[in-house]
Amino acid sequence: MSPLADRRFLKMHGAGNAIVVLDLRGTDLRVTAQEARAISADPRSRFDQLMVVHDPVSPGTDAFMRIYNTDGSESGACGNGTRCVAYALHDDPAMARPTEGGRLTLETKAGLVAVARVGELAFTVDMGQPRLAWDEIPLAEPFPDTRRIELQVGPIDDPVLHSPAAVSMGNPHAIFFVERDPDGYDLGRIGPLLEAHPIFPERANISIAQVTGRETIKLRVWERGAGLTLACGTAACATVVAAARLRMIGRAARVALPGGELSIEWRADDHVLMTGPVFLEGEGTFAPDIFSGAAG
Ligand SMILES: N[C@H](CCC[C@H](N)C(=O)O)C(=O)O
Repeated sequence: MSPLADRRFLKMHGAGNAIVVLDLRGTDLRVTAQEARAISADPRSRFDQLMVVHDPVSPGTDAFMRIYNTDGSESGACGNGTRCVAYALHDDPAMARPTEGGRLTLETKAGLVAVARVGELAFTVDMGQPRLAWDEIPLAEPFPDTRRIELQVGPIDDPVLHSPAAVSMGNPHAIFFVERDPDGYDLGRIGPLLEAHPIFPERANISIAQVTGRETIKLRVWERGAGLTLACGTAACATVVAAARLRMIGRAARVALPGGELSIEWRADDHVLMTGPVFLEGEGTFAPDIFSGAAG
């Protein structure tokens, strides 16, 4: 029997990105990939990402977060999920703890993120600095300029998509910039082909972006380990950084995703700030039988 049976969880979303928050502080439990898959397979706790809150590790931090995708794989970053965890640590009766001036410092395997509340249901996350070198994304080959890498979809003489930008926000992203509406591309077919392309040794999140104005971008995302989602915070951050590097915009933009809008700023100190909404759908406890096929 899984030790997660009967444990409480929060069902939330950030701009439509489906998030489950689980508090394992005060325990030495660690969610396995199989348990994560079992949780997402149950309609009551289905998620794009599972955000597991553990006791803090580094001094000066409030908690350590492990981030699981639908397929059970772990990620070093999740922008929308981080806002949901911040909401829980501020407002959930069972999870809330006093914070230093309302700010939270959260740690993941990719580093530290800082969260400030900017509204009852809105938070700004300092997602840290983008990683731009080929071996930080990572890519399998040494591309000196990751603003455009050699990758294309479709016939060599008439590709459907080509020359994406590559950026890591603590997780790998490839962003194809297009002139037409991103909805005109079959990302549900293209995404899985590229997610597992050998150029991405850790797979990648695949985005199609249309710069619609000096400060506006339309974005569609196929997420690594989760598929098509209504929003992806780190993809929005990666896309603004990539567009700024290509001089397509300044250093800030409002990013329109199917589930909502995220405001991104790549600050002069190289930190990327993401502001967006959170929504609490409800709570529940994991039914013991959902783990029957997953090793505890
Ligand atoms: N699928 C991503 C993690 C979640 C990112 C996204 N949901 C966000 O809000 O940043 C990955 O494996 O890198």
